[in-house]
Amino acid sequence: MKALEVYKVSKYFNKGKKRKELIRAVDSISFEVYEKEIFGILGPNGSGKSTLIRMISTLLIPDEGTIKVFGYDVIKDAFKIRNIINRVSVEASFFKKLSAKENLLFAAGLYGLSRKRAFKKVLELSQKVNLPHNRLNEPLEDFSRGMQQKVAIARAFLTSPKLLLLDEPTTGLDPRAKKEVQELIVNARKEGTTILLTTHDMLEAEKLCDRVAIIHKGKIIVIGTPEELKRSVNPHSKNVTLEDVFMFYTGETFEEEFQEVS
Ligand SMILES: Nc1ncnc2c1ncn2[C@@H]1O[C@H](COP(=O)(O)OP(=O)(O)OP(=O)(O)O)[C@@H](O)[C@H]1O
Repeated sequence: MKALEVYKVSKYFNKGKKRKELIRAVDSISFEVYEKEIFGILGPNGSGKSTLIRMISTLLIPDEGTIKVFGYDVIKDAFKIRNIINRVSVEASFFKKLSAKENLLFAAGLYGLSRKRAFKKVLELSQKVNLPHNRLNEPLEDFSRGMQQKVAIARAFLTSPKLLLLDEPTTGLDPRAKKEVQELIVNARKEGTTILLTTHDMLEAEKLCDRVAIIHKGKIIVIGTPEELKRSVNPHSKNVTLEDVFMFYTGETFEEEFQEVS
């Protein structure tokens, strides 16, 4: 079954001093994600990854094209989609003065879980994401970024989402937290969740994703398994990296792109 169908989707923004300059943040993008796949959108800063995720999660309306999540249309069936997806992004909103436990219980309440079930689930999830039990009652503002990211991921699993949208889930994390978050992603898939993640980390894309779409200036340049993409650049070499793939298809280095807009 198709978890996600994105067909000729575009999103434009007005930019510049008088907002007269029109930029194509997402430019006629099409792709499909199958159930239980880990699908990566790999691209440098400003390539349109977050805009795409925000449209899929019904937070932004596409200017053109259609997006379906498990057959539901993002415009007509937005409420149904919100019940089966969850999005985790770096700007995850929390009550920073409240503890991780309080934040998770509050979210569980919003999702309609009973108090008893919420308590059970919060403890279960904190264990799953490796949040030390003795810190669950500390204010979230005292947590490191990695720990806050784990709380955000735990929160996403309060509802057993069918599709989990992860916008740069490991950006800015130290190597250990990064590895732990990556393990959570792999485990989530084992439990039946389909995952769409954005990243500008080539190694992460290669390690985690069944298939990857490389996005550049709002357009998808190429889609395939990491192996297929590397073979398409040079079928005879084992040393090709996704960085080489990016360079091959865009004529630019990922690093230059990255610096140019950051
Ligand atoms: N609300 C907005 N108003 C105007 N321009 C926007 C808006 N949101 C995004 N953009 C622009 O759209 C383009 C794509 O941005 P987007 O955040 O989707 O990229 P990204 O690939 O997620 O980048 P990053 O890795 O830095 O988060 C950028 O040029 C950005 O400046």
